[in-house]
Amino acid sequence: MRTNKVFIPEVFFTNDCLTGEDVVKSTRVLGDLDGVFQDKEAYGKMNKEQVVYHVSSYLPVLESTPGGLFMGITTLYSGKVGQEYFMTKGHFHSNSDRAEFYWGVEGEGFLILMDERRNVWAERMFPGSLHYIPGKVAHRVANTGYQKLVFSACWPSDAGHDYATIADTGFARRLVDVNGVPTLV
Ligand SMILES: O=P(O)(O)OC[C@H]1O[C@H](O)[C@H](O)[C@@H](O)[C@@H]1O
Ligand SMILES: [Fe+2]
Repeated sequence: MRTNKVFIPEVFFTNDCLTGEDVVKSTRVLGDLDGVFQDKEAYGKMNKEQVVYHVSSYLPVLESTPGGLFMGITTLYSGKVGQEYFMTKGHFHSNSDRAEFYWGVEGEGFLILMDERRNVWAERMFPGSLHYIPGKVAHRVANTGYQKLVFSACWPSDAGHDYATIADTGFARRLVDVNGVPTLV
């Protein structure tokens, strides 16, 4: 008998049964997100140790296994750098045609998407919201609420993460607070 994996966030993060080699936990602090936010002055004044998000990934097969799936759960804290909401780094997939599901678990925010022609759009995330991210579409999540935003994801184990394209050219639009309203600019 094997112990079940349970993806309720609190269980996923704390249960000792989930510390096996196939569960990888990572944390991104503000210092890991240098160059991500537009307001360099506001970013410069903030504590670089501040946690922006945690990711727990369940990797039941080896990376690059054709046909395999990975699953992750991300907790993205509430905050802003200047007027821009805390967000994930964002990425394309290295195997660019690989798709992914995201779904909202807790809190509120937006999934920001950008295709290869740099068209940007956003989908509102909330508990139970489901998002199909087609291949060749970059994706990042912003927390626009006052509580933590928790979302989960399922992606092919041979998708890989391409962060370099976003690091070089960014997203064509940003989600910022304009008079209290999340707005793509
Ligand atoms: O990788 P980031 O762009 O920082 O996003 C954070 C994470 O969000 C989700 O959990 C994805 O499934 C992960 O693959 C990703 O690593
Ligand atoms: Fe992805």
